[in-house]
Amino acid sequence: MADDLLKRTLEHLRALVGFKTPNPPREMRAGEGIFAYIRAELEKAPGDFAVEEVDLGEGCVWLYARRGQPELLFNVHLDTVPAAPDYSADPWTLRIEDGRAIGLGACDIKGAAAALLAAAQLSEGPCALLFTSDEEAGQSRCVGEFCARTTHDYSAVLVAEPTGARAVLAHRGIRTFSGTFHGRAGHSSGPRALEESALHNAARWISGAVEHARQARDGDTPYSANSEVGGWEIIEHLRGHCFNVGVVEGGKKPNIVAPSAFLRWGIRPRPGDDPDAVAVGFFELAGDDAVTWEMGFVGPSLPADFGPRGLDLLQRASALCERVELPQGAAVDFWTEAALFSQAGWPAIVFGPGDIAQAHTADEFVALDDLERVAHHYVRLMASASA
Ligand SMILES: CC(=O)N[C@@H](CCCNC(N)=O)C(=O)O
Ligand SMILES: [Co+2]
Repeated sequence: MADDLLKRTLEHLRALVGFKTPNPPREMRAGEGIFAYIRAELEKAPGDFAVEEVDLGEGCVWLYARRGQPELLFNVHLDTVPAAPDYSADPWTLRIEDGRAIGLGACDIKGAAAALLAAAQLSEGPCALLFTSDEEAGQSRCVGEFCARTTHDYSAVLVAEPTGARAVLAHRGIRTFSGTFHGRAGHSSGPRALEESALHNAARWISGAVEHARQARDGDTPYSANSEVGGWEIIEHLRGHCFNVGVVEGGKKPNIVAPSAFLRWGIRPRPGDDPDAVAVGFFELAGDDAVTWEMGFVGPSLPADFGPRGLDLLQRASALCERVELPQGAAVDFWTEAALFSQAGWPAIVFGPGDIAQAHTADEFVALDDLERVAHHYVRLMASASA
């Protein structure tokens, strides 16, 4: 069965990677493509999976499958980032080389989805699986709506993301913004270009913001309040705001003063940081320059609350990991939808194969060792999940 599990996982991974599910553009629909594959494979699994597909439109689709009365809900997303341009071979054809499975989504997070499918087929115990389609971009409507609608209760939710086969119980939140700097068009021979170019203003803001972020990261920004309560030690190493400008657009020609400049940027507040205050700290660096800020995506941290409620969820998640013998890891900097389950009141654990450093890159891969280790844990959890 050991050999079978990895073999079966890789067969599913080959099929899942072959489905083009980039987000954007998020073109998935219920009943088709990757969802039809998953439904057909679950029909072959022992026991009777009750399967429900919900299509919220705009490529937001979930497939929810349940066998028996499980204690744990597994969640995994099926969308990937768009293929990076510098893949050395077809991104949608799985390659297995040097102990790695390589292909778009292999690490983030179709390797885990494949392992979950294989585990469901090679176990007979109670099992609940939620496959979603809008994690990589959009508003995470699938998980949000699922939490609002479901009548089933679980002791905890296990969200698959690349954690190197460690159970992660805490991570940062996320906020993205766009900013439009306003200037005045004109001939670049005039001296006012230095003050009135929207691009110059945006560049000044970026350089100030990078410096501000560097100071927050390298300076001492320890927790003040709740970390003294105990139980929060796993987040104490997180420093700074993970500021990043991902998009800069604007201007037409070297000799025209740019009338506007557009930026997209983000921050990742730690559990316990005040996200509004962190954001304002960046907004204010624009000084008197004219700029319009707009908020993009907002995700809470994990746990979603830094008070007694969050601590309770964290401790319940940790107790569960101990009971089911999942190795625990440190808090991470990336964001996952576990935060939304936490916000809805469930203890949430992030656990999956692969290293986040491989996610969103060209020739993305998951190590076969990791994949197999995690698949074994999934089988074990499905066998004992009602314990
Ligand atoms: C695991 C991972 O890559 N998570 C993404 C989550 C993106 C959030 N969604 C969004 N619409 O911006 C991250 O950047 O941490
Ligand atoms: Co991702």
